[in-house]
Amino acid sequence: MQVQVFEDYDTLSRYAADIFLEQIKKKSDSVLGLATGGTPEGFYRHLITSYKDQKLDFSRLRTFNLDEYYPIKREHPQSYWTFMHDHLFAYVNIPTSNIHLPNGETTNVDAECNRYEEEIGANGGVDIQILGIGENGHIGFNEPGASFDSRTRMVELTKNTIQANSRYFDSVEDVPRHAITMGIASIMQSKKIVILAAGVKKAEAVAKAIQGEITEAMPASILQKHPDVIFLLDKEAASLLNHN
Ligand SMILES: N[C@@H]1[C@@H](O)[C@H](O)[C@@H](COP(=O)(O)O)O[C@@H]1O
Repeated sequence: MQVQVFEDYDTLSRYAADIFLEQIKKKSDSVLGLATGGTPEGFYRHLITSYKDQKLDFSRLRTFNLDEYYPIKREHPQSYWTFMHDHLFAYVNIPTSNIHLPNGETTNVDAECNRYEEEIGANGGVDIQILGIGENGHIGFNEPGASFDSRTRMVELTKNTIQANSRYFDSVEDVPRHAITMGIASIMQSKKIVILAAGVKKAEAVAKAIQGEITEAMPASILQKHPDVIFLLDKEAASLLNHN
């Protein structure tokens, strides 16, 4: 596992985008695993800049997002589908048919989850995955206690996550109580993982994920077992790491 600490959020975001650029240079039809949340916004801005500077071509790339609220309409302002369009897809030349997110409108959740897993497999698996981390150590929407063997499925959000994500909604009551998320085992199958964390609110989860016990109580701790993972942190998120 590699860990890199950056002076500021923008440098961290640019570094993450550069890792993706390298991957795409090697394989122009890479399968990108994408994430939502405030943390990757800077990363997406840098990808858009690289596209505008003609350093990046999205026409052959395929993307799979980690998760989507459930139930939620695709066009809902806080759906992850809307987030991805507003922060990336609307600005680059990715064909709509190459974009994949779990369907938050499905009436058959199990079939949707199976379909999503199968589609990732049919595309050859994720080459490179961007991840954020929840304040409680969740990855995707795999909350503490989620099985390390879990695959794409519907999950219930914890109070902590509903509270943390309520900043994007009019009120805490408006936050969906469920989500469809790639499982921990699905995430671990990605060939390369780049995980971002910024701000002091993430410091405890980051320290436990990197230096703590590998336990289902701290979902991100499983990343210690991944053969190719890099943590990109700002100073605040790194502030509780033990340097001995
Ligand atoms: N499902 C997402 C996660 O993928 C994300 O990592 C987390 C942290 O978000 P933020 O980066 O806004 O702190 O929030 C959500 O719950």
